[in-house]
Amino acid sequence: MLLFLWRSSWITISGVLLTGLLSGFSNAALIAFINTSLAGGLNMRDAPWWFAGLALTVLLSRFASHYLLNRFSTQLVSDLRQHISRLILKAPYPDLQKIGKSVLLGHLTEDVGAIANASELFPILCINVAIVTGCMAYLSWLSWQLAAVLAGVILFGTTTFNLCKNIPLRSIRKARDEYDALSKGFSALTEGVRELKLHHHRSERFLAESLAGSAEAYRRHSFRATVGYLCINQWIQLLYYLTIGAILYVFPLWRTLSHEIVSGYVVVFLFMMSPLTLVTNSLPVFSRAKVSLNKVLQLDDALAAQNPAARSADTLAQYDFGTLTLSGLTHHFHREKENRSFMLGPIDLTFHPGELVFLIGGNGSGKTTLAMLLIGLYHPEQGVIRWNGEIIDSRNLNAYMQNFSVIFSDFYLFDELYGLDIERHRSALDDYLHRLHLHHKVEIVDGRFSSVNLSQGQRKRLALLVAYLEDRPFYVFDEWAADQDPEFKHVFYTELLPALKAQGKTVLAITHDDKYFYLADRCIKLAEGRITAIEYPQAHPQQTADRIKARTIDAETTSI
Ligand SMILES: Nc1ncnc2c1ncn2[C@@H]1O[C@H](COP(=O)(O)OP(=O)(O)OP(=O)(O)O)[C@@H](O)[C@H]1O
Repeated sequence: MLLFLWRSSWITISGVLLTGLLSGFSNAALIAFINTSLAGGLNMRDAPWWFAGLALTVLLSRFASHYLLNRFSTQLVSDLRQHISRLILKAPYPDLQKIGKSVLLGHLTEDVGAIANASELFPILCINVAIVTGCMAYLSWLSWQLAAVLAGVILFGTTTFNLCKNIPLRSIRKARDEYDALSKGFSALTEGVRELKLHHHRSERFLAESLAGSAEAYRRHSFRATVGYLCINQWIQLLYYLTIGAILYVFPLWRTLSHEIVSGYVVVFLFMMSPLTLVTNSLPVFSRAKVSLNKVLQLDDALAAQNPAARSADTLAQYDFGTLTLSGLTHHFHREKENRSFMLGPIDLTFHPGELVFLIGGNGSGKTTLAMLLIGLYHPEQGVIRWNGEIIDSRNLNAYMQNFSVIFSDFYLFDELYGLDIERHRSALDDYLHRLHLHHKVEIVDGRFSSVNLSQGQRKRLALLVAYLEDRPFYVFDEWAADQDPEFKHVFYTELLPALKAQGKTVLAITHDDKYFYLADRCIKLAEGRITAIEYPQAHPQQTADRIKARTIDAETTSI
């Protein structure tokens, strides 16, 4: 942890250490000075000036140290949050799916929080370590024999601490692992709150078996860790008292000590009590931060190692869209629990500008998986994608993905129109709001929608508006019309999609609306991951619609 802080900004840390040490030593010097004054060993004419000078040095150096370290720690936490967010954005989507939303949120909240706590404590730790070191130096100067005893005690204390510290650290690690399960439970709770509210028995079982289980395990491990550190703390305090007792009552039996030395030791020891307690109390915070930091570094390694696209220059020849070819694409999912696999492909398809293509097929036939492969979010296991003849691989994947405007079936609608020049699009925006029948519901104010608290169908229309503004050559809609009323569904298929086509856009629409299949240039039918039929409805509109409908009904009857 300390190494990490050092590497993050060694210049600031050096400044902090210097001011911290100055603060600690001047503090120790002030105590030594007070002790000598009490013993009457000072010139009382100069003493007030020395006292004022030392006190001022303590205050100023402490302020400088706190100021520098707080600036550093807040910057560090902000950088870390941004770093993890960037890492998530750059990581391959399947890896993120594997890790899961709740675990990623755990990194952004629990881990960053633990590291933030430790870095906030770091200035206090520095100053107090410096105070303790300064006091030790003063004690050694008072009597080298006692200093030797003290060094022995410190060595013994450090050795026993090193032997014991792994016990609570193990509990902290277990608690952190348990936090991922707890976070998953929180996600289920917030996302499934409606379902839970409507089913008392289910919500009770969910709380008892899922949330309470992980919450209890988290509490148990955290408590064990706290008790472990409490014991270590008490052990250090015990050694401390034993040392004071030995100096007061045992050492004089062996060697006579002057009153000044004994009183100096006692005053300094009592003064050191609070800094030492602060240092030992900060141990659990630093251990938690260490565990969290390892988690973040593991995430870093896991995502960065498989992310060649993030490291490469990522460019694609800037020609107008000509062809998109999928050759022999395959992708498979393995369902461990069922010990079954789903295999998509091999898929061979070519798309051209201004084509309206419908992707049809039963549930689970692989339509979304094919769309995800096409837009580059999933990576094919075999086969190649060519954009204008150029093979897409990790070097140009990111640039390739910028050609698509997609509305997923479980889309997310940002309330801000990030990355779009609103003023340039102002008149188009008003026009689209009218065409999407949203002008009486939503306005665009300061680059954001005035409201996104709309019905699901209306939110999807807003997503369509954003897609229009993106003005990309290739549009993919995953069951966009599923939430629309019949009237607007009609508008979508008969007006909006043809309008995109007329602009030269290629549209791939995943749909179950067989009533509108006749409008497509091509209908690609998938079943169990394979293309089973390709129809060209525009050639014979009515016959094709009847044929596709009959086949769909056949397929549904067979599957029933
Ligand atoms: N992330 C995943 N992990 C494991 N299996 C998956 C995953 N996503 C999809 N599958 C499996 O892949 C198969 C195809 O899913 P896909 O979502 O592509 O079907 P679909 O045709 O779009 O279905 P629908 O019409 O219901 O949306 C399904 O059997 C599904 O169980």
